[in-house]
Amino acid sequence: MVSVPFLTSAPGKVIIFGEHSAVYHKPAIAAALSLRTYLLASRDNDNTDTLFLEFPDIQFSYKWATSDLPWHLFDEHSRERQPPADEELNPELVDALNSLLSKIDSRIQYSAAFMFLYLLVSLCEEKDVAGLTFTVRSTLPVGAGLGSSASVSVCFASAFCYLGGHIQEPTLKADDVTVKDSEQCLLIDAWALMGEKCSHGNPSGIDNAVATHGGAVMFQRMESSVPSIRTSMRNLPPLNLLLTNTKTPRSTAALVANVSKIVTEFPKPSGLILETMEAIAREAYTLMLRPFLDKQSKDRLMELIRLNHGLLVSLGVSHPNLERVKLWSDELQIGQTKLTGAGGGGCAITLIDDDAATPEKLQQLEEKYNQAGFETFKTTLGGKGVGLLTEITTITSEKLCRLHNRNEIEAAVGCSALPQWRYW
Ligand SMILES: Nc1ncnc2c1ncn2[C@@H]1O[C@H](COP(=O)(O)OP(=O)(O)OP(=O)(O)O)[C@@H](O)[C@H]1O
Ligand SMILES: C[C@@](O)(CCO)CC(=O)[O-]
Ligand SMILES: [Mg+2]
Repeated sequence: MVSVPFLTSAPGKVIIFGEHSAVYHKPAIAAALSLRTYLLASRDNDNTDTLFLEFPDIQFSYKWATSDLPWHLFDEHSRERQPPADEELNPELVDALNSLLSKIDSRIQYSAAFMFLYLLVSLCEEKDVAGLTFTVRSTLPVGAGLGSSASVSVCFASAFCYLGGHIQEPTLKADDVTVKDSEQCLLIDAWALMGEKCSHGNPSGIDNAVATHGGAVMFQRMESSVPSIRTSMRNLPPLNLLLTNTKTPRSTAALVANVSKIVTEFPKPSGLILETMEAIAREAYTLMLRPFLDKQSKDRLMELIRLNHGLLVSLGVSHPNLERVKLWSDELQIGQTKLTGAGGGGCAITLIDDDAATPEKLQQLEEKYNQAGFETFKTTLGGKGVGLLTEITTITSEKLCRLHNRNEIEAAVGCSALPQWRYW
């Protein structure tokens, strides 16, 4: 029996090339961020027949009577360790959860609660979770294109695989570099994809793959029931990337659905756009395999960033605020900018041209962004994947909920604050 409290954690991601084309089985390149989501499983009271959710980042606090959950759909023999080979959601479970979610009218809260319940009932028995409180905090901006949904899904999938006895405690420390993916990581990733399906409908799997395995990858979704291809990119060349959050709300599910309409209604032009996106991602991969980029290679990578963004604009997934980020960085000629993630708002990345971007120009740009209400932040690429912290004495749900910002969360539970984190 797993003891509580414990924390799981998973990183967000930045897609450098290939968002949206990844849904259509084209290769994409993404890297884990040092911004992360944390899930605390704890027993905060003697009440053993209720499940408590505390998701303060989305202003959501909820509870259900544990006995109201559809445990009857799975007896101890039918609860599969692996998700279904066709990677489709279980329709009976989806129907059974609808009634438990019917009072939640916020799209953001609904998709988080749906993802939570779907993975919990799929992976745990009532005895594993009765009376527990699950608290989520993240240093990632919610819904901004940095894989926040996937990091939450990986936190849930790892916690419930652990609570359900499907995986053991991990052993890798933050500085361990392992080449082979553990079976446990593969199981977490597979279930996190199911969680992403609850939130976004038709995920390629790149977001949950990076949130689970960490590092940087070239990822390619294959046809249903054929495992995706995930090629680790171990020695990324140093890239000076500026991350800008336009703070413009949008929904990945809606944006992916809109692209699907264009692909259906304009098959030939959209097909050529997706093929061009594939060629861009493959050329970028070749360039990024080198540990260092000479000026010519860096200039080529910049051009690929510019081309990829232009194609995303043609698919209708940019936004005036993303175009402002690009326009202002173009005017100062400090590098090349593209949207990252599903677009429609959220974040953009700028690959800084170190030869042209003087400190004065960067200062001028950040002032323009700040005046527009955009947030810029520096982050390192290629962070650790999913982790577990069991040696918890002072962290409670109430304390976690009281933390106000990224720095406080990192100071309280981040791996630099608590080196006892272990990784699968
Ligand atoms: N800190 C959080 N607490 C609770 N739920 C969260 C949190 N962060 C994200 N979510 C869930 O994930 C959803 C955002 O997912 P969405 O895919 O739209 O954005 P994203 O993952 O940040 O962007 P992208 O998929 O383009 O990388 C939210 O609506 C919410 O349901
Ligand atoms: C837009 C998309 O390509 C990336 C979202 O971060 C969707 C997906 O691949 O799941
Ligand atoms: Mg998402």
